[in-house]
Amino acid sequence: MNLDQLRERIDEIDAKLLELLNQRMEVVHEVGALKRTSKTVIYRPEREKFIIDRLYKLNKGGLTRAAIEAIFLEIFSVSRHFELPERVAYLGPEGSFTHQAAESRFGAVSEYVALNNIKQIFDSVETERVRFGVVPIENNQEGSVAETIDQLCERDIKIVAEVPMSIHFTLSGLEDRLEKIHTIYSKDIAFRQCKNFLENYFGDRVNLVEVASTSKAAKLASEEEGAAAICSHIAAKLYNLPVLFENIEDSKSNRTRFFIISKNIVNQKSDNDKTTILAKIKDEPGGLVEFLNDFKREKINLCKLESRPARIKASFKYFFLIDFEGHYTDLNAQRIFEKYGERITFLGSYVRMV
Ligand SMILES: C=C(O[C@@H]1C=C(C(=O)O)C=C[C@H]1O)C(=O)O
Repeated sequence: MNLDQLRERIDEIDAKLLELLNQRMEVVHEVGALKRTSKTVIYRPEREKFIIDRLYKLNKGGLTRAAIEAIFLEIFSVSRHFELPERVAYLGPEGSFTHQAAESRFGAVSEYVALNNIKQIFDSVETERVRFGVVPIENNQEGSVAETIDQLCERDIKIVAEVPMSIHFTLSGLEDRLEKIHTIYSKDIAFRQCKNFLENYFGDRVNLVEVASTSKAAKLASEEEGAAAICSHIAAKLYNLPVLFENIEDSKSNRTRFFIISKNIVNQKSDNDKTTILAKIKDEPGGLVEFLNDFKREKINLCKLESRPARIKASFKYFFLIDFEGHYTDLNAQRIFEKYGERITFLGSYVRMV
């Protein structure tokens, strides 16, 4: 087949895909109507995961799991938008990694609100100005984000999903030759994470200029000759900045875990869940040991245990933020909830991604 014939073939397939996608949207529309009458939630991450797992098993062609996921996550977000337009707040500015995490779940069609700090995201979710919020919870190199944990302790908010994301940096700029670059903009932690690259390619012949965010860096580099930015892909795209080098970070295993939060949404059980709780454990000898032993007895695997100051008057008391395997409706989890009553605050059960 020549190029024209091949393109004709693609056009035919696209017409069929479009027809099928429209058919799918009609069914989604009916699901939306059912959900409205039964007053249930639109976003069902466990159903979305089930669909992707199923398609991956069915797949006989060359599409990888990541490709199937990318295509279908976009279809789901268009579907959800069709059922009910969603507003999503994320930790800005535009082009941040949290923006990238938000887009990976809510696609290109949702309405996004970039906010300046984590507290503002919790405020707008709690007051229902937005349906969902996206916040970082931990980085595998730098540890937990204390502000997110503190907000989870204080608010009436549920965790709907976790989103792990590899953090990659690019060197992006308008210059086509490295010798012409004399200034590199970025955020302090991004410079620290790309030290080897900078030493190998630039030595000490460039000015490294720290700015508030990597997307600000991309913006500045897009306005200046001889400048470049260390920034994410999404920030480079936002400012039409050509990517010169990809994956320039020193550690290839740099990952951040984000939470999608919402008010009062509780997911149904899937075949692979995780639950997050906040525990106020008795301040007495053996209090923590007894608590942990209960998990052992119930054969519940803990994934994370982190203490945070409870910030009650001048005392040194602590909350524990705990992630464990399983859904809150599991009988063994229920026995723990019953035993500890108000000492445990349930923050959410969601499909396990990490
Ligand atoms: C259509 C539904 O609603 C949403 C959209 C989905 C889809 O497009 O397949 C899947 C789960 C939900 O997030 C559903 O619950 O089945």
